[in-house]
Amino acid sequence: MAPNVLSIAGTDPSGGAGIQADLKAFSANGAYGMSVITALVAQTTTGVVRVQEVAPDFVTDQLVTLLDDVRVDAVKIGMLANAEIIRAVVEVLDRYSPRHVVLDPVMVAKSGDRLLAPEAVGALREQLLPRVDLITPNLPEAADLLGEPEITDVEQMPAQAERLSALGAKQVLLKGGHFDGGDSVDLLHGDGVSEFLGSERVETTNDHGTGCTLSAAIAALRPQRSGWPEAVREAKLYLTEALRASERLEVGRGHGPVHHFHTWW
Ligand SMILES: Nc1ncnc2c1ncn2[C@@H]1O[C@H](COP(=O)(O)OP(=O)(O)O)[C@@H](O)[C@H]1O
Ligand SMILES: Cc1ncc(COP(=O)(O)OP(=O)(O)O)c(N)n1
Repeated sequence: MAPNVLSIAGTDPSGGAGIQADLKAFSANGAYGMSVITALVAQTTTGVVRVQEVAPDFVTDQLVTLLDDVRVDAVKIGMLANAEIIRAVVEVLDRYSPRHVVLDPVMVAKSGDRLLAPEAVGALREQLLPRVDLITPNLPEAADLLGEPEITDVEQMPAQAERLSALGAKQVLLKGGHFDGGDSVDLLHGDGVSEFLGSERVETTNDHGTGCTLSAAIAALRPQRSGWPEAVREAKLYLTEALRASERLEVGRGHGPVHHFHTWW
């Protein structure tokens, strides 16, 4: 049976990030996708123009209505916008205890625009992070969560992932896409074990939504695989393939979307 996978996130009308990207990645990875929207974001490949946050009690209503009806096999959490929405999501996680929860701690878009209020970072760290199974911070997000400077070298990744574990994260996928260098190296850290996951760095300007696509693919794959390492390794392969396939796209004037083409014929 195909897993039912839920994305709790904001929107991207250009289809590269947020809910739209998550639903595509769910489908491409054999899952049935569902979504609860936390914020409407007027954004494209060139940046964010405006954010309309959804009322926290309406986020709760969307979640409760869905969870009362549908079996949810995995959850991916992305943009949460503010501390009140974080609290609403935490309450629902406590009430329904869904399996396989992945948190992409989205804070700032590639364009530099904020997607999480700065004062909400504490709520993300203290209330949400200990309740999820895997967090997938990029380098600036890891630094913000820990209140420390951004690391600059791959060799610093295991120690930083260990510090994130100490905050209560069961599994940490520290993403190294922001490093310079020939490879794009991430580190999976959990159960006392660290594993580097490297891939060729794809030369492309179609790299909008890499983080969303990766975390969504992991959530889709986890119920279909025996553990986090298997799901994460495969999702990383999928993302690299999607980055390569994106050369076929001509979407917008800025950072175009990551996309993998799937056709039924
Ligand atoms: N040009 C690239 N080629 C291959 N992989 C990439 C490239 N850019 C990013 N990645 C990978 O995409 C994922 C997300 O990257 P990162 O940029 O670190 O996070 P975010 O999109 O959240 O800022 C990571 O697995 C990273 O290694
Ligand atoms: C609604 C929404 N959520 C998340 C992001 C950030 O997505 P990410 O995958 O980190 O991609 P970039 O913004 O780094 O390209 C977003 N932009 N919008």
